[in-house]
Amino acid sequence: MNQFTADYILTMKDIVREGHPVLQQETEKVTLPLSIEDQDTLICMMNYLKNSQDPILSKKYNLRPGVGLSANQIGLNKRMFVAYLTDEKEQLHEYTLINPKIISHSVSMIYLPEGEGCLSVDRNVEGYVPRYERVKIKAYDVNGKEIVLKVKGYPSIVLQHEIDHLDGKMFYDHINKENPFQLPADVDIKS
Ligand SMILES: O=CN(O)C[C@@H](CC1CCCC1)C(=O)N1NCCC[C@H]1C(=O)Nc1ccccn1
Ligand code: NI
Repeated sequence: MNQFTADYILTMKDIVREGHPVLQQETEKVTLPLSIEDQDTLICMMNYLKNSQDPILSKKYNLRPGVGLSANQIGLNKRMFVAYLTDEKEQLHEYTLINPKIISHSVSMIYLPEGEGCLSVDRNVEGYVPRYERVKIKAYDVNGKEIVLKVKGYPSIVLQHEIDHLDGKMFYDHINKENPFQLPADVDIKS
C-alpha cells in the first residue's frame, strides 16, 4: 500500500528530482483493471495539479504550479500520468491516461517559445523543445477502457512531456546541444 491515498495531500517533498533512477527508466505497464490503490494514487496526483493551480492552496502547501504529473515523478514505477490544463482556446482539459502510447503524429512540429520546465528539475534549462504538433495516443482510462485520442497544440506538448517521463526521458533531452534555440531544419515549425 503506497502513501498516495485519495485524501493524501501531495506536496513538493513527494516529487522525485532529476538524477533519481526512477526518472531515467522506462516505467512498467499498469495492470488492468486498475487496483483500488492505483485509482486512489491517480486521484491524489490529479489533486496535486488542481491544488497547485489554486492561488490559495498552492501558497498554503508551497506547491509549484503544474499542468501534468507522471507516476514516476512521485517515485512509482507505473506507466500512468495525469494532466490538467487550459488550452489556447481557454478550454479546460483533464487527462488520466494509463499505459499511453503515441501511435501516430504529424510531421509538423511546435514548441513553447518560453521553453519548458519540469517539477523534477530545480533549475532553468533554456532552449526550444521541439514537439509534434499533433499526436494520436492509444491509452486506457480509469475504467480500463481502451481510448484513442487526437491532441494538438499546447495539450499535445503537455502529453508528450508526460509520456517522455514514462519513457525515462526529460524535456532537455530534446534541446539542441550546439544551439539550444536552433530548431530542426527539415520540418515546418510553429511556436
Ligand atoms: O512532468 C510534468 N511536469 O514536470 C510539470 C510541468 C509540465 C509542463 C512543462 C511544459 C509542458 C508540460 C509543469 O507543469 N511545469 N513545469 C515547471 C514549472 C512550471 C510548470 C507549468 O508549466 N505550470 C503551468 C503552466 C501553465 C499554467 C499553469 N501552470
Ligand atoms: Ni516534467
